[in-house]
Amino acid sequence: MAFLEMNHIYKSFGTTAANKDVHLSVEQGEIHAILGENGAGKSTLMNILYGMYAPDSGEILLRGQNVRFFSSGDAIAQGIGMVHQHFMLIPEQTVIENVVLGGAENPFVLNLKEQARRFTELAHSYSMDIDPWCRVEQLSVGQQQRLEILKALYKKADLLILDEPTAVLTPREVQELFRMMRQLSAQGCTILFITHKLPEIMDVCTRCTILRQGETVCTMPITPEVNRHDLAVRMVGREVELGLSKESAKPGDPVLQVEHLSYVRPDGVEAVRDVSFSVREGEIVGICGVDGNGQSELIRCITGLLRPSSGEALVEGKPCKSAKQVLRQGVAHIPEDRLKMAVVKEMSIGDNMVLMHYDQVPLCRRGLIDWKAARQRGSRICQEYQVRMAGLDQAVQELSGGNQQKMVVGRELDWDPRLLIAVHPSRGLDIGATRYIQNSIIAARQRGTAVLVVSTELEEIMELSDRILVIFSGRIMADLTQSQATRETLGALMAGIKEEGNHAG
Ligand SMILES: Nc1ncnc2c1ncn2[C@@H]1O[C@H](COP(=O)(O)OP(=O)(O)OP(=O)(O)O)[C@@H](O)[C@H]1O
Repeated sequence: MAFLEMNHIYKSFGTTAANKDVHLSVEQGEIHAILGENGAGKSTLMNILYGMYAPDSGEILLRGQNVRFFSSGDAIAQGIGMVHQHFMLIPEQTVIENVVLGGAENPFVLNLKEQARRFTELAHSYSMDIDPWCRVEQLSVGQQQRLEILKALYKKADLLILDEPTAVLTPREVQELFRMMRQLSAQGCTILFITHKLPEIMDVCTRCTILRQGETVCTMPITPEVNRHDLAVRMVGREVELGLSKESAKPGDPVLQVEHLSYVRPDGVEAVRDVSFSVREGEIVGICGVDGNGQSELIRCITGLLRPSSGEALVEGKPCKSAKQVLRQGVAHIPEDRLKMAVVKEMSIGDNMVLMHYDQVPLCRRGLIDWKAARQRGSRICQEYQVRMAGLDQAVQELSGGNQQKMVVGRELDWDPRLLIAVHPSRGLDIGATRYIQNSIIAARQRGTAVLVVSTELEEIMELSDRILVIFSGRIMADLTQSQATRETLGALMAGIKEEGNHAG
């Protein structure tokens, strides 16, 4: 008897069939991957299992019992926990307040001290040291993620759904998460793991189920013989091009110049320290570093969202004073948080496609938006970037995460910008879309765009960049050519270890 079975699951949203006769069978203690392209229906299936959506039809058998969930509370009561792509924690509250939220045994007599003691004991059993009284916003992204898992375990979950848990983690944090997952699995906890990163599946999963366009393709064991290409073909249903075509760079004049830029946060911490570098036309410069080492503040200073404490950033000789002025100078920005910074999620895809350039020719004539032209452009970009949607009038929040990202990347690249600032450009994208977007960035560079890429993915930085800057504790630790950058060198520099021969920028 399987630990979990989902049979004949159907779920539609209007005319979009997100799940069509899906089957899933999982054994106890397994780490089981759910694979599929962007929009294949993975999150929908998991949201059904977690009681957030009711299926149109189909059955769920858990520990051999037929179960029906009307809310996530019902699923939690049956031992199911879910860690979403976007954390569900309240940053201003303490760790323990977040842990007990909505799950207090007796809401009238809440003994937080006792709960904090029990929570600390649980955390220690997974070799985690989290202060239950510290505010969640003070935790690193990796710690917040493991807190989400601990929160589910505290509520006695023995089936965990992890929806793209590694998308925002550094390589080291990924290894810590995997260690925790293996320990949980050895203790009999069953884990459903959604990821687009195929090497991770090889590393930590025992079996996988592949979905394609809402349907189950197969369930198969992950053995050393299985390769990335095999999995990709099964996901997409045809041959996929996994290569990058990149000619050598022919850099021209500098487009972006950052000169002795420092930024001190309101809490007094110097987040960016005397940073200087330039990006020339026709060149891709990559910034790699562990999240939280000043990249966010640096990019905000360049895009005019923050004012540097000293020094400056110049685009074609002009200081980056405001976001609007930077935009007018032909700077495109794929920001780190697409939902907060790139789109208005309640608005339609068509409306989001005109954001940033709604007041410029050819979208705007005599002060009015030419909606016909705007819609034609929106449709063309969505088609080119294969955004899976019901139509331009669909709200952005109804798109799958990867399709939201494709839409933003397409919108920003379509203007042939002078400077493209791309932060985690392939975050949440499937393997085919990742390659498509990386090739589009390279094509923009061939047309003369200066590109600044920020990523925590070493592979992406190493493949895309002509030059690589490593940032640590707000400083540029090294400025390397593509051929100088090895995983080991970058890894050491990202941890603040400087070897002989690395040149500070
Ligand atoms: N609330 C919703 N309203 C309308 N359509 C939706 C909704 N949620 C999902 N969909 C649609 O259902 C399809 C499957 O989406 P889902 O989020 O399950 O895909 P996914 O495999 O998780 O994708 P990704 O890898 O990009 O996260 C998509 O076409 C999406 O637009």
